[in-house]
Amino acid sequence: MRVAVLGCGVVGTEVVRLLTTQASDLAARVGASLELVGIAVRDTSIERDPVVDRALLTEDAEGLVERADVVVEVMGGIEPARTLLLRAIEHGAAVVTANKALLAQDGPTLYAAADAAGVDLYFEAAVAGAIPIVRPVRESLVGDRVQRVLGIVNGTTNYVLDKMSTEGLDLDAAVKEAQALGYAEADPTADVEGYDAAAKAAILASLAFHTRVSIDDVDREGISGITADDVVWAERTGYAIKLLAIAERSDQGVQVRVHPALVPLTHPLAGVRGAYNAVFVEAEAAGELMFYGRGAGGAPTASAVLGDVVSVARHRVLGGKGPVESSYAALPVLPASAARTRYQVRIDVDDRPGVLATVAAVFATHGVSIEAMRQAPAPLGPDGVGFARLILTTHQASEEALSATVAAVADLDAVRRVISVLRVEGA
Ligand SMILES: NC(=O)C1=CN([C@@H]2O[C@H](COP(=O)(O)OP(=O)(O)OC[C@H]3O[C@@H](n4cnc5c(N)ncnc54)[C@H](O)[C@@H]3O)[C@@H](O)[C@H]2O)C=CC1
Ligand SMILES: N[C@@H](CC=O)C(=O)O
Ligand code: NA
Repeated sequence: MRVAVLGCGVVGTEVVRLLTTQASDLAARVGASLELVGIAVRDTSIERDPVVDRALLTEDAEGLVERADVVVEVMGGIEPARTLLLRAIEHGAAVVTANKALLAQDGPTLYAAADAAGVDLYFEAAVAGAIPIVRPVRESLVGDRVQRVLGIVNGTTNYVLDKMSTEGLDLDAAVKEAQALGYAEADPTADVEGYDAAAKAAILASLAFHTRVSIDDVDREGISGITADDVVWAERTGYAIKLLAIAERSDQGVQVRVHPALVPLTHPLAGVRGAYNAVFVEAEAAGELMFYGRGAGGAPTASAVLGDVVSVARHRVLGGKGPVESSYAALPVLPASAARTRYQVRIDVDDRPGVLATVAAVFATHGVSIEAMRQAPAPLGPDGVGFARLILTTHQASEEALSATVAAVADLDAVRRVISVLRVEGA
């Protein structure tokens, strides 16, 4: 079985390592040997890990995909990855990719091409790294009705938030560490601004609900607005800040969103540290399932890639192929603004009688019910006058009602500033 690897960076190098060092075990599991016939790179002359046989390096990716039975794409980006995968499929190769950006933007083109050519298209590594989640959702739960998928699906941002919390690092310093550890995307903006999580959420929602959700359908907010102060105050009030991906199905359609949220410290998601990911899936018959493990990094991601390589290679040996895209449900995508969540609003107000009642009245006027209110002592303001910090947690409210409330609160004379507004999930 001829295997070609496109890209030899963080993940590609580890894929090559497993293909090389586990060759005999892999052959026994597949029922045929996996021969690495080439590794496409941009520059064959640069220094690489010794596990990479220089004789296999080529800058001719197009030529390489035409002489492989299994093409592994770990170069990332939209082009030339898309064209190369389509070319591989046209030539009858099975493809394995870790490229969530491409799948979330143009997955249906690839699925259709693979279906027409009768070849496998596998992508376990594209969502939550090493964690088996694509296959459980696509295959194990295909007999059930999935209602909700919720979790942490980006290792970089989870690592960054964890470092902000445990070591007081600022966001930029923590992102640099995540890059050095091989967790971040080539452009870490994709992680920090939630695009990577949105791509994964789109893929999971499509699989879970048998419909098509693209990255453009996902309501997305990243963590660039989260400050060290937010992290400290979250903990003081019993929460951790996590970047969550949430996909929900209702009678009206599907709704998919990615945003930072406060998660109670007692919730299992709050204990997900470093670059680990965790995904909860709620299905009608199965109930709640939790998937947990390393969501980023070269070796963990290579594990998922190799799992797919063995599967598609086995299909070639035994005949047949794996599942194709299932989008028959064709559900409408609803705006995430329709979601009702709890919120925590942190504001600084003048510390004088009646202010609390005035603020509470604004919430009441907008139909937003306050669940809990806490007042924390705050230092003197710049004008030397004392002020108080109010932390208000609401019952479930619509985004529209909450935004109107916050705008009206900010307009009150007694309100110095609205410091932060964060959703509360998992409580
Ligand atoms: N690093 C991680 O933890 C994870 C990465 N992924 C995905 O795996 C893929 C690869 O990620 P990394 O290895 O981290 O990135 P990387 O940037 O370390 O490696 C990509 C490699 O592909 C090469 N490349 C890019 N365009 C090329 C072209 N046209 N021809 C030949 N080589 C080309 C680059 O020079 C680079 O060496 C991406 O799609 C990423 O989203 C998925 C899960 C986890
Ligand atoms: N950049 C991604 C890598 C895995 O998908 C992340 O940090 O999760
Ligand atoms: Na995975």
